[in-house]
Amino acid sequence: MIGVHTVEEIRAAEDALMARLPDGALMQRAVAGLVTVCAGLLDGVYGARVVVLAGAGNNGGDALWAGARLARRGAHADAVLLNPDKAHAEGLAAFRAAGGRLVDLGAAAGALAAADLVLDGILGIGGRGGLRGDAAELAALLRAGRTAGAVVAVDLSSGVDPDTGETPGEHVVADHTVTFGTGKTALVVDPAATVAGVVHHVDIGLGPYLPSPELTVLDDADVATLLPDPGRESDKYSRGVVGVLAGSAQFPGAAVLAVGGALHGGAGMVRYAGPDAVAVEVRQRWPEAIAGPSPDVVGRVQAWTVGSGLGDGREDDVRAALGAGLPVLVDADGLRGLPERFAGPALLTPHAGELARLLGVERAEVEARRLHHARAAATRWNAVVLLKGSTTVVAAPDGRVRVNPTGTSALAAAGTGDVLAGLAGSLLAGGLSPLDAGSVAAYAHGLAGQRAAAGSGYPSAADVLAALPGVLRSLRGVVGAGAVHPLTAE
Ligand SMILES: NC(=O)C1=CN([C@@H]2O[C@H](COP(=O)(O)OP(=O)(O)OC[C@H]3O[C@@H](n4cnc5c(N)ncnc54)[C@H](O)[C@@H]3O)[C@@H](O)[C@H]2O)[C@@H](O)CC1
Ligand SMILES: [K+]
Repeated sequence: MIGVHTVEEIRAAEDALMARLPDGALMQRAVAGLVTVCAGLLDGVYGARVVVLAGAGNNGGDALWAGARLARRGAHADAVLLNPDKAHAEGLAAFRAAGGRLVDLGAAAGALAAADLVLDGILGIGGRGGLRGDAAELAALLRAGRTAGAVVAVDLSSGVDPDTGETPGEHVVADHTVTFGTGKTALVVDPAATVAGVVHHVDIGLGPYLPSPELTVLDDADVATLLPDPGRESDKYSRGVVGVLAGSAQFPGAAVLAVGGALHGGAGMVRYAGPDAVAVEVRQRWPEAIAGPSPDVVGRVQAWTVGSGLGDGREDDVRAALGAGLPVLVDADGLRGLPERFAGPALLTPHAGELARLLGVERAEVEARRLHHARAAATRWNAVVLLKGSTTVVAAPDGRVRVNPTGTSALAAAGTGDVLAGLAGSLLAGGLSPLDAGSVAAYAHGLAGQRAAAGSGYPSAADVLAALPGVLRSLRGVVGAGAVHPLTAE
């Protein structure tokens, strides 16, 4: 599991740790990790052209120290100082002593064009509000591909907002980020996460001084632990029965996919509630599913999945399922029938457009502030909100958030959301909390998308569904914390 901390928490931990260490020791730990990654990216440090972009703070200090160490190993190091009067004094002195040269802004474009590696040390966790002036121009040059070299962000891409993952203005687009001490929201939540590139974590010893994180990123071992484990004594009822209220004459496939997702999620039985014509299609594909016309008559379940492809005119059925006093997952058309607030366990799975409509804001506003809006909806409806998209965010009303690391653009295909809804509903029926069910389902669904894409390039929802059993089997085989799973090692 990767924990993500706020700037305030990081600063408090740094202060506590620095009080026990000689001056500058913490920065040197960070720099050592940074230089190791940079050296690994270069095809030999000797003779490589390195350009350091250094702002006025400690982030610039890190970059200048790293430039100094690379220069000592034979690199040609140039530095562009954004605020020469306030540049980090020790870092700058070390850089010059190592033979590094200062380049003025007028010559920066030429230096960047020739660089093998660019170190972005303009702003770190002290940055707020996007880049301005000269820094903005340099970032725009990098974004326009004006360097062939790798762009390595120090701690995070300059100009992104550390604690929200928002990009309020001009910012650096990095190929790699070397981050210190712990994760930051900007490294995992879009739109900022997209411009972090590959993230490398450097341990600087903050761990004992950091609180338990509110925002986490699960890994294979976490998911393996959370997946329901049907014991020897289990029967189809004790494994959980999930009801699926989905699909319509217009969208019968949604029912087939949601029931398929539910069948793979470990529930002992799936009861499908819907019109006969759709039920026939469901049972043709999944003979093991039980079907009935409505939630009231289909039989007892332990959780409901409601809404995928439901269309209009099923308001009474939605009310019946949501009013049954059971854990519920609400997707797609079901989201139009939400109660004022949920009293019991609930998991909502909107995409950005659906969340925008729920909250009465523009879709672009949700895309720009994904974490903020997922959290706002979680509080508003007292439900866990799984906001689908480039980085799926699962936000609980108690403030906890899980960000899914397995997402892939391969999942941007019709019907994949129906599979996810069925799978997560099945996990709810198996006894998982909405936060666990949502984050585990998103994780496995993402891996299934990756696997399906490896097979067909542009997988359909049916391909993703077909990949799920193998993914879940592999995940269940992961034993013990920290185990490396073959799927993520691929
Ligand atoms: N505190 C420590 O012990 C350590 C800090 N480290 C580095 O220090 C960084 C934090 O350093 P700082 O606190 O000095 O802050 P930064 O270097 O991130 O920012 C410097 C200053 O820039 C100004 N600023 C904010 N937004 C701006 C904007 N949009 N445009 C222009 N200027 C803006 C602020 O006054 C801010 O304090 C971390 O990201 C990390 O790279 C690491 O060396 C590890 C150890
Ligand atoms: K930076």
